[in-house]
This record gives sequence, structure tokens and C-alpha cells, in this order.
Amino acid sequence: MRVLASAPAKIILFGEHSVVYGKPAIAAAINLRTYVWAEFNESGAIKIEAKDIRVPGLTVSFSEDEIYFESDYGKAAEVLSYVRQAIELVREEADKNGKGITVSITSQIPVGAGLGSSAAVAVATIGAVSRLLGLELTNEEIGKLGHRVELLVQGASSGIDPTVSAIGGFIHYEKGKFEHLPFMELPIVVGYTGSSGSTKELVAMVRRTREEMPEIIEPILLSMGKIVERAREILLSDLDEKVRFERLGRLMNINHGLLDALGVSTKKLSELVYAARTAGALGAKITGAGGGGCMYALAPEKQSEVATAITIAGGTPMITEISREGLRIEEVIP
Ligand SMILES: Nc1ncnc2c1ncn2[C@@H]1O[C@H](COP(=O)(O)OP(=O)(O)O)[C@@H](O)[C@H]1O
Ligand SMILES: C[C@@](O)(CCOP(=O)(O)O)CC(=O)O
Ligand SMILES: [Mg+2]
Repeated sequence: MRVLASAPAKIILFGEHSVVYGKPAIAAAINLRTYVWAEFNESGAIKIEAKDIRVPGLTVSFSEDEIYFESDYGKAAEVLSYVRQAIELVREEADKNGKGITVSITSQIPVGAGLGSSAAVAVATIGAVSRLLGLELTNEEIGKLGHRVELLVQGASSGIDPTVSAIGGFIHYEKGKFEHLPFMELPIVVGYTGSSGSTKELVAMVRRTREEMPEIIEPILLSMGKIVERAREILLSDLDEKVRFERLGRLMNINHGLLDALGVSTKKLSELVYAARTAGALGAKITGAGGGGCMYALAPEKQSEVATAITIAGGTPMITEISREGLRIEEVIP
């Protein structure tokens, strides 16, 4: 039997980092996906084929007639830890530790770019392997297991990414609980800096700063939570669309400034943010953990101008759509 599952990337519209400290956040699934095939193998071992992830620490030596490969096994194994933990968790749930499983991954989501590639790979792996082992889990339950995977690998995780990747759409999230917001098309442009940041390291950095100067950092996190509350009210209001977008844009700009204050922006991210605003975006901010990765801009009727400005500033624009669907079982071959 072979099973193919897929799970989407996300953007965090408001509230990354503060969500780790129990504040609310708003996120949406987007139409970039990670695909995972799962099947049994005869060896009894877990085998992971990650087809488009770079393995750090690889050395290749050439002599006259031979090629030697050396790899830093620690680093290589670490890169695959989300997938490994996802498989282990499902095997524990299914109580079927004996059978070998081969998992094969292809992904459209840039890695370490703030678009939730870690959550998508965990959710798609749990989806494929749980179906292979005959477990009947809801997407919501799979989102919770995805959260456990992120906690095991990163040490800290709010759970918003695996939740939105599993259930899809547009959500308000707070302390493990989510509410679907009414589905709406948002005129956004994502700008990718081309560099990456590690969520594990950035979350740890914010934690250290908060421990060092709580009286300064706590009010910033509180303020981010207040931004989310206002954004939710605006999204649920019957205000005219133009007014809604203007207000959301202002909140995005404040949220970006606060993320910068936490130290998670980079020169390139801020350049893309300012380029987008100059080209007519109503608001622009980092999405995800930062330290590289992506920003997004809200740009009604200005999406192509903003995309051009992001390109001129050295970034890669992506005009994405919100994905209603979360985890999907694409194929089951008996
Ligand atoms: N296609 C993939 N195959 C295997 N692992 C992946 C894949 N995509 C992402 N990952 C895992 O997720 C990590 C990146 O997660 P993270 O630092 O949270 O950034 P983000 O979730 O923003 O992309 C990678 O280092 C890798 O361990
Ligand atoms: C920084 C954070 O709020 C979001 C991280 O998203 P990403 O892994 O950078 O896509 C962490 C979390 O919510 O667990
Ligand atoms: Mg992540």
C-alpha cells in the first residue's frame, strides 16, 4: 500500500513570536504544498528520502578514479528531525513499531523562510503515515500531533503553524484553541529575501532577550497581542473593504516595528518591507520567525507594482492565494 498526503504553507498575518507566549495570532494557509509518500518496506527501518532539502556538512573528495563522500551525520540527521519525530509519534499512536516505513518528500515551500515548511512537512508526514498504519485521525488531531513534533524538535512552539497547515483557511489562534475567520481573498504579495532563518534559534533568541529585560520585552509582546485583537475585530467587522485594508495595513506596520525591536528583522527584510510600502502597499511586515525568509505586503490594486518593487530591491515576489484546504490525502494505492 502507498499513500500520498499533502499539506500547505502558511503566512502569519499578525502575532508571530508573541503567540509563543500565549498571545493570540492570525494566520492563513497558502497555496504552496509539501507532498509526502509513505509505504512499508522490508528492512524494518525508517527510511526518509528528502528530495529537495539541502544536507549541510557534505564533503566530496575526488582522486584519480574514485569519489569519496563524507558527511556530518549529526547535521544531516538534524535536518530530518521533523520528519523522523513525525513518523515516531504516529508509530507510537498506532502501536505498530515493527514495520519498516519509507517516506519520500517533495516540497514547493522554501525552507526556513517563515512560511511554515517545518509544520507542513510534519503534518503531511503524519497524514500519510497514519493513513498507511490504518489510524483514523481528524485533521485537527493531526495538527495537535504536528504541534508535538515542533515542540520536540524546537523546544518551543505555539502550535499555530501545524494547526493552520492541518485545517487550512484563515484562523485566529490562542493557546492551542483556534477559530476559523470568514474566508476572504486578501490582495497580498509575499517577498522572499532568499536567505533563511532557523525558527528554533530565533525563538530561543527572543526568549533570552525577554529573560534579560522582561520589563521592556513583556510590553512589546503584550502590544503585539493587542494588535491581533484589533485586527480580528476589523476582519470580522462590516466596514467598507477599503477602510478595513487601510486599518489592517497600519497594524501590520506597527507589528513589523515591534518585531524589529525584538531583533528578528534583517537589513534585507526591512528593505523589502520599505520597498513594498513605497510602491503603494498599505502595510508590510515580516511573516514567520524572521532572521531572513519572507515578508508580506497588503496591496489592494497594487500587487504588480509591489511585486516589481520587491524584485528591484533584490527579493523574489510571490503572489499567493489563501488555501481553504489544509491536509489532503491525495492518493491511496492498495
Ligand atoms: N521538504 C522538507 N523535507 C524535510 N525536512 C524539511 C522540509 N522542509 C522543511 N523541513 C524541516 O524544517 C526545517 C525548517 O523549519 P523552520 O526553521 O521552522 O523554518 P520554516 O518553518 O519557516 O520553513 C528544516 O531545517 C527541516 O528540518
Ligand atoms: C516564531 C513563530 O511564532 C512562528 C514560526 O514560523 P516559521 O517556522 O518561521 O514559519 C513560532 C511559533 O509560533 O511556534
Ligand atoms: Mg517552522
